[in-house]
Amino acid sequence: METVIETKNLTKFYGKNRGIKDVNITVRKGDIFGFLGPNGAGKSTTIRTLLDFIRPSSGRATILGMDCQKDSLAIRKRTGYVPGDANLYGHMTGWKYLEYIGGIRGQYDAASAKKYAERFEIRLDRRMREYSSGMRQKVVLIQALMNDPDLVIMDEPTKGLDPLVQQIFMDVVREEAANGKTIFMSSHVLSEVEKVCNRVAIIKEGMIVAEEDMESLKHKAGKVVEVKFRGAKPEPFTISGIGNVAQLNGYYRMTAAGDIRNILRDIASYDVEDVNIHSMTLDDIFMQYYTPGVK
Ligand SMILES: Nc1ncnc2c1ncn2[C@@H]1O[C@H](COP(=O)(O)OP(=O)(O)OP(=O)(O)O)[C@@H](O)[C@H]1O
Repeated sequence: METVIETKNLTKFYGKNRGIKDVNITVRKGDIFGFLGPNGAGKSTTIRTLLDFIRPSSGRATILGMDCQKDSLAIRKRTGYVPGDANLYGHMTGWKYLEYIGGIRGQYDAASAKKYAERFEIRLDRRMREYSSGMRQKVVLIQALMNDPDLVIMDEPTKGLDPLVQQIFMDVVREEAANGKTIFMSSHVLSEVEKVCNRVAIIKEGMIVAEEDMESLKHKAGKVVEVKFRGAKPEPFTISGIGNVAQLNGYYRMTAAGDIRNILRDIASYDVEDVNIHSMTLDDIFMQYYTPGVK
């Protein structure tokens, strides 16, 4: 499968401050790649380095086979970008702005802009200073998607969007990927990443702690088990692959890994009143990576 983004030990220090350290990720054509991490983890730094807005301290990156520094202009022609902190020109109407941005890129496709404006249900004839923040974010999404880019890089794309528009956004993203486009999006909204992305990387304190297909990440992560005992919690209490035990509303909540039959057998050997078992959501996995002392 064709590689669209590849980073090799990409590192950025802001003076002495860590931005990102030895980031290695590979995004393939057609991926909807979720780049997850909490505030300050290094998501924007990675994205800004990829697009050559800032220079890495060491390491390198390629997009569509081109060098992110040497070939940044050629890359930007084929890449749509949703910045985390877009600065729109408030005196322009939405249409004028899209035309302006298209012109800078040397190709304004009015029909394409119109198609996405209809899709996101926004009228663009008013000046943008009168737009709500959600409307502004729609304009930012439209400018990134229009003109048929091969790759769309988005920094927190759903910021400010209401749930209905988020749903439209996710539908659009799926359609784009089905048409062969590659999507790279940063987020800390796990539920959206879980619904739409086929592959994820998790960044923690500037370093990648996981990069995997969504399915295999969930599979490997095991189950969440919630157990309510008839009496006090038996001591010792242990089940197959147990981790992260916490108490919540009378239930003991834990993670369990390994063969499900072993997990069930172990649970059944205790005097339990109730049991819930479900696969870890991305939320659970994320918390596991981020809980101090775990992993
Ligand atoms: N211009 C800068 N000067 C100094 N340090 C910076 C600068 N920009 C970012 N950093 C630092 O780099 C680290 C990564 O920041 P970055 O903005 O990439 O994180 P992020 O994952 O995008 O966070 P958020 O979700 O809050 O946007 C943080 O510790 C931040 O303080």
